Amino acid sequence: MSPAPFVVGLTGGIGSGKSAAADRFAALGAVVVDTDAIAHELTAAAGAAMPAIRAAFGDAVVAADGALDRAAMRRLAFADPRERTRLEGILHPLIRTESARQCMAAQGAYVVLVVPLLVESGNWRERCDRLCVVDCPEAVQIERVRARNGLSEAEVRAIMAAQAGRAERLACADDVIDNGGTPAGLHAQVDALHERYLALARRR
Ligand SMILES: CC(C)(COP(=O)(O)OP(=O)(O)OC[C@H]1O[C@@H](n2cnc3c(N)ncnc32)[C@H](O)[C@@H]1O)[C@@H](O)C(=O)NCCC(=O)NCCS
Ligand SMILES: Nc1ncnc2c1ncn2[C@@H]1O[C@H](COP(=O)(O)OP(=O)(O)OP(=O)(O)O)[C@@H](O)[C@H]1O
Repeated sequence: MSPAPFVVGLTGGIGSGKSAAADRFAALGAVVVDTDAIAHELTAAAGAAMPAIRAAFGDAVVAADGALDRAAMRRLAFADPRERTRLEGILHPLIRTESARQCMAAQGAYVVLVVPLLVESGNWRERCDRLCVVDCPEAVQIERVRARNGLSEAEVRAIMAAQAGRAERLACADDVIDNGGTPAGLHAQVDALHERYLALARRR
């Protein structure tokens, strides 16, 4: 069996730029394991989590094709912490298992494991050799999510309220990517971190 890969945990608040940073790491050759993408697969039509979600929440959160109605679930989950906990109770164990499998199967110098709730929940930190936080001002997060998804400021704030604050997240970071600027600025920081992670993975 090949040895466990060097794992960089990548986290950040909603809309901070995790996917944009992960895309750049992937373009440079890192293997990206994305827990948001895994959650989407689990809740697609015929996704492995859908029977349990239907049983727990009923047909109101299931679209005509059998996939999760994401807007309906988002309204429930971020209005009531009990509903969010119920959803996480179904999805998180499946996400943990599948992301561990993908990390172990990774062929590459190192893995970037993208986890929105890395600081908030579970034992994610134990899985990571290093923790990288993507950071930008809250007003920028809100504006970017509004532009991307059409959510209102109140809706974005409700999601942010379910996440760690900037200071708490930054206090855990080994590395910080400042994504308050341009995409080019983000890419330059990722390029520099890629060199550092290659060196750390080699030294291990
Ligand atoms: C509530 C859902 C259906 C809303 O779907 P939607 O398409 O609007 O969002 P998407 O899944 O693309 O997530 C976008 C962002 O929302 C935030 N977010 C998602 N889930 C959570 C959560 N449980 N708590 C806090 N923030 C969350 C993260 O910043 C994430 O990057 C969806 O987010 C979901 O299934 N969440 C539960 C799974 C989970 O906890 N995922 C995080 C990976 S560990
Ligand atoms: N430096 C930047 N300048 C301008 N727009 C950006 C920048 N970085 C990311 N964006 C845009 O902001 C939005 C949020 O970025 P991204 O999707 O990468 O964040 P995320 O942290 O993965 O979000 P989520 O938590 O919702 O999954 C996207 O539309 C993205 O294209």
